[in-house]
Amino acid sequence: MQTIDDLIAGPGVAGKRVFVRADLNVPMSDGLITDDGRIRAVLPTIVKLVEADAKVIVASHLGRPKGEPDPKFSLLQAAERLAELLGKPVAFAQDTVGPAAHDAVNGLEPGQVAVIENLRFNAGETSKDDAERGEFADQLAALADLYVGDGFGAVHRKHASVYDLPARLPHAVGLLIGTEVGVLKRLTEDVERPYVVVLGGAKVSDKLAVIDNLLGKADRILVGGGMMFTFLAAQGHQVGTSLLQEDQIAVVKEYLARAEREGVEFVLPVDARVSATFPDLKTKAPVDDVEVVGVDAMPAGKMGLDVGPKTEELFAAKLADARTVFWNGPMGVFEHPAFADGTSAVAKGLLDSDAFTVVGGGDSAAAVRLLGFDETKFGHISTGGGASLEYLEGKTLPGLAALEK
Ligand SMILES: Nc1ncnc2c1ncn2[C@@H]1O[C@H](COP(=O)(O)OP(=O)(O)OP(=O)(O)O)[C@@H](O)[C@H]1O
Ligand SMILES: O=C(O)[C@H](O)COP(=O)(O)O
Repeated sequence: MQTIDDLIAGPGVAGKRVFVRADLNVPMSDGLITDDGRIRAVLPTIVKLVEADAKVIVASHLGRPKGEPDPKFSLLQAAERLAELLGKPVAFAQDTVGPAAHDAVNGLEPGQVAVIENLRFNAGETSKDDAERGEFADQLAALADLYVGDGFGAVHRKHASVYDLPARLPHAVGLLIGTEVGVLKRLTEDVERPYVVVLGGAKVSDKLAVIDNLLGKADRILVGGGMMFTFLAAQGHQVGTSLLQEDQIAVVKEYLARAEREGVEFVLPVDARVSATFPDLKTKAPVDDVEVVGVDAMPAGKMGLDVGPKTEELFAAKLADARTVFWNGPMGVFEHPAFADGTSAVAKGLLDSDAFTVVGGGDSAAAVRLLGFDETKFGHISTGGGASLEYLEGKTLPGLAALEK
């Protein structure tokens, strides 16, 4: 892959419009950024381009808007945070490829930075139709002379700005993707065993799919978070009103059977913290009906929002002898203190082991920091959850393939 240094030495970036596809999909609460890790992660690339006198256009998605503008998912806050971190003004365009974006880009002097509005405010960004995506990529290409791919968290998405745009402009890989791939590669090559994978989080259908491949690679798979309920349902348990991917129960049963045949250990929670309602993450108001129940006694009207204390002990024991751990997805709704213990227990388990530890995912990385853990104590904190999982599966990721061409 061509690097930024190659771009600087080759076509040169000074005075050129360089489109940086970042992943600024930061966790937000009440309109405020709760963790800016993903913005900090892409800073080295932006600073390098600024210092080389490029006109830098930063683009990203935020959340999952429905292909049209939705103020809830504006990148304005992220642009403001980027300006603070850079210590210099950042222009913000209120559209993505319209007149505001063109004005913002035309107004850039060498060494200046603009952020354009959420790429997913345009249906073409995520379209499954090649022509529709291509049309949007053409509009994006009109804004820039060169392309730098550095949104590691989104490289597994075949989206216009990730996959189609680099085919239209001279392109290079950014510093963040370079680092991420370097570390993750280590987990696909000479991995030290036992190799334990911990999975949780809320993007259940996305992440269930990766288990198929992980079964051939990991020695032990620990499952918590929103994902655990599909497993518990597959074992015949009632899961009340918990997050459940009903259409995947049969698939999960097959995973469990295959794991047994192939000697891969699945470790499922034995207890859970439940409540009748989802907690208020804005006010963090205390939840007065939290109960710890065995997984065979989940009450019908309650939802599981964290693993329970016995599971915390079990998971800690299963992490203790690991030599390599990859963890994606919080064990519970860690954003509320009543449901953060499971996630803290796994973070502590990783730190107490002698394993090489990789934590992947926007929310998982944020959880580690927000719960007060020192991120420098982990082997690597990846900005990509789904992206790192798919990389570890050995899949060709559209965003990396496009940069290789
Ligand atoms: N039992 C649960 N029920 C509902 N939501 C849950 C549960 N456990 C965890 N979550 C939620 O999962 C979310 C994070 O999941 P997600 O799959 O997005 O992980 P991630 O680390 O961000 O990975 P990615 O980078 O792929 O998005 C958190 O906001 C957390 O509140
Ligand atoms: O949070 C993530 O994993 C990335 O930003 C990708 O977001 P997506 O899952 O909405 O495509």
